[in-house]
Amino acid sequence: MSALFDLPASPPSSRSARLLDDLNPAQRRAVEHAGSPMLVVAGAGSGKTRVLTRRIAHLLSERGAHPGEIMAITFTNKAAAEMKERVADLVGPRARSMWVSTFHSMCVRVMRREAKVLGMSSNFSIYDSDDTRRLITLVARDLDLDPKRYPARTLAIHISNLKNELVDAATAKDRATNDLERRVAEVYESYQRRLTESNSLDFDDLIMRTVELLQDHPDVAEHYHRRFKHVLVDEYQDTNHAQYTLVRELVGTGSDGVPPAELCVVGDADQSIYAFRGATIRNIVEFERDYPQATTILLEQNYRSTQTILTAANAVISRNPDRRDKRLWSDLGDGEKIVGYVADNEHDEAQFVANEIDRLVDSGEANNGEIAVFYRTNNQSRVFEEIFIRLGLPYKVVGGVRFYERREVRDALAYLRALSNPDDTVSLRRILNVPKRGIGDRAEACVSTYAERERIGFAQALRDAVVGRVPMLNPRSRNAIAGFVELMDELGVMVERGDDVADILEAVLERTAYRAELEASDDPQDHTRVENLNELVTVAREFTDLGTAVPVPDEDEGLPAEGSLGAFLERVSLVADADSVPDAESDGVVTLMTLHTAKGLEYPVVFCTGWEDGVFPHMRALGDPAELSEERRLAYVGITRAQQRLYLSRALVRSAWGQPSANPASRFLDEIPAELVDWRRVEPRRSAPSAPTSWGHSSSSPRPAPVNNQWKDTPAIKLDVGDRVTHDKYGLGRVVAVDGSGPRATATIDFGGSGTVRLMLIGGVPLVKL
Ligand SMILES: Nc1ncnc2c1ncn2[C@@H]1O[C@H](COP(=O)(O)OP(=O)(O)OP(=O)(O)O)[C@@H](O)[C@H]1O
Ligand SMILES: [Mg+2]
Repeated sequence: MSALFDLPASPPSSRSARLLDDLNPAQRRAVEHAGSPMLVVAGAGSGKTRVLTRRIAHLLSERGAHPGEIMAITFTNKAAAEMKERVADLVGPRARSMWVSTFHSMCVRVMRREAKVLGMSSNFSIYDSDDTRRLITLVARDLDLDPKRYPARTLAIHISNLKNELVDAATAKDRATNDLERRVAEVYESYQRRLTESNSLDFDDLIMRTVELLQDHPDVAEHYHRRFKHVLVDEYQDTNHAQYTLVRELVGTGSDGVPPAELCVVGDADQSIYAFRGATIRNIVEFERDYPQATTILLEQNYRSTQTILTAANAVISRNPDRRDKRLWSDLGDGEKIVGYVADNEHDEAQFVANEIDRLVDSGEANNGEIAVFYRTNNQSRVFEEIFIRLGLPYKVVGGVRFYERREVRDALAYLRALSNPDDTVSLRRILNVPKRGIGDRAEACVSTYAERERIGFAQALRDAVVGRVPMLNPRSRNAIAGFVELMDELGVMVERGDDVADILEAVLERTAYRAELEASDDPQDHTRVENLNELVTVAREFTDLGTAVPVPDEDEGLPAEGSLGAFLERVSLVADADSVPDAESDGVVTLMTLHTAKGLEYPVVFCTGWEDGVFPHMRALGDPAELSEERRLAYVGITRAQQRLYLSRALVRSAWGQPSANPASRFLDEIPAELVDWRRVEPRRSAPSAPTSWGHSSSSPRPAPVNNQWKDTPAIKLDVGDRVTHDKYGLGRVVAVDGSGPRATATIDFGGSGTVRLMLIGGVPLVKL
């Protein structure tokens, strides 16, 4: 097609030279290697991801591979999109038809095509952890399990672990040796049956069922073996057993007459941080045993970080037992020393970070988009947000309470899901009486009992209810159900017609009066809900516009059409925190995220905060060597994100569960050689806690008083509707109403997740106007 594919393979074309030029010899070998399975194992920032991208480009441009023959797996959807773009930059737009995705997206794709083989229909719903918990709650209730003894959450975790190990319900039952395991197996079995009846898959099923598909249907497996000649996996250290097996099944053994695909996996055992999701280092450590012909390539040069940063990272990770030592070096020079800071409390720590960002930006040493702030758990972001907002510092928090987890957004999506997949019981039951339409719990129970007894779906049972087949249902409920069925049928027409998702969504909000009800409410939180729903409509509108602009490649036959309702639901089901990481250039904001989310990324300036024993390493890990090793790997990931400047900070006192607690320094700090760190402020000596300090610059610029004390002497605060405030207990909020005056003045404030609270505006209220 393009001239590119006509280029002679030898002597090396200029394009080939370009693809290989800026690689070191080991990287080049990994890019050019052909045939046997290959493992590229190397420390952080050594170019593993770059090798993977280059290898794909090289396959396309030098080895005559067709984009359709390539499957690459990345850890996030965002990384997948970037990799595709990067390859397209290198070899042209044809690259866009490759399969580059996360394990989950890839499996959805396979399952949609092959649903019929498994007796499912291709419009299946994807259940996230919340849907899963709802369904498990229903199942456990049916089985008369005591929810205190067997909380749905616990059952869900156990079932998920079994699925990650590819253990099905029958096997779980056989293997069960104690009461809990027997109960779990019992719930698992019914849960699985209910999922099938609902034409739904949970997240773990996506992987497990794809493995089953390939193992039980050799013809299907052969199709994929013929199709994919190259399988590439990034972040291989974080694969779990199910994903590992999936890779093996995709690659094939050649027993069906199709040569196995060329496999290339890249990873770093020191960065394995998802053991709680079943990820196992074993997959990378024993690669050579799993694939006896394997070639292993080590990369030792780090291109990301200064030697100082790298030495610190190596010093920390070297404390982990049972690891293969690596020699990772950088020729970027020593660079700046690491900056350390001991804060009085978390507010002081955040203030230090903000001041330092200000200084870096003012002096032109960095811009906001080049700076990231990491912490161990999502709840630590709040203090940073408060101070950043007050200072007008542009930032974005990745993760936390997600848009798609909000109640109203989930309700609206449940309508769409029930319309797209009428068998989806969880969605259908969620919206049955939302907004209230007179179908109470009792009526719902009658319908569900009837459905169970007749072994029919909930949707069909609702129809039967309308014609009087469901016993014990009073006429009022029957009428209400008839109204609901009629409404869904009307909306269903739009879906059949292929109307735009945004129009269907608008119709849902309109005809159910969902939005009108919220608009009429005097609860200010309901107004925020309206805004969220409008935002969802915008998302849907953009999705449609984008979808219709992209032609559907013929290889994607059988998939939900781009821009369709099915495609939209798929997209929102698979979004993950890490997909919303801002882009340095286009967004230009400081990025706040957990250490887990930071994996694979890099920033010129990194603040690692909250390095306290009990915070990081996490409390849970303190007495558990395996967990402690995992936390240390997390520290290694955090440090190695930094390119030029690294800050490490901790607070002497931090509020946890509303109580201030004094935390000792993180043990990881002690593991970093002292000469690498310039401590701007250290722990004050007990004898003179309030004397001016002599450490670094903090003594010359008086530190701000902690937020806690700022309100002490304030007179009544004057607030107006729309003002943004921060409250010691409730966090950030927006004023939605102000009543009374003088000492009687009150404000009603929407604190988002903390709810809406009415507060007296007298002196002493721990409230600060931003
Ligand atoms: N040969 C090279 N020459 C110049 N820069 C390189 C080279 N190899 C990699 N880099 C750069 O080094 C940085 C780190 O590379 P990359 O992200 O691929 O490393 P990685 O091994 O995947 O890291 P991680 O373990 O954190 O995922 C990137 O900015 C990349 O562009
Ligand atoms: Mg990488």
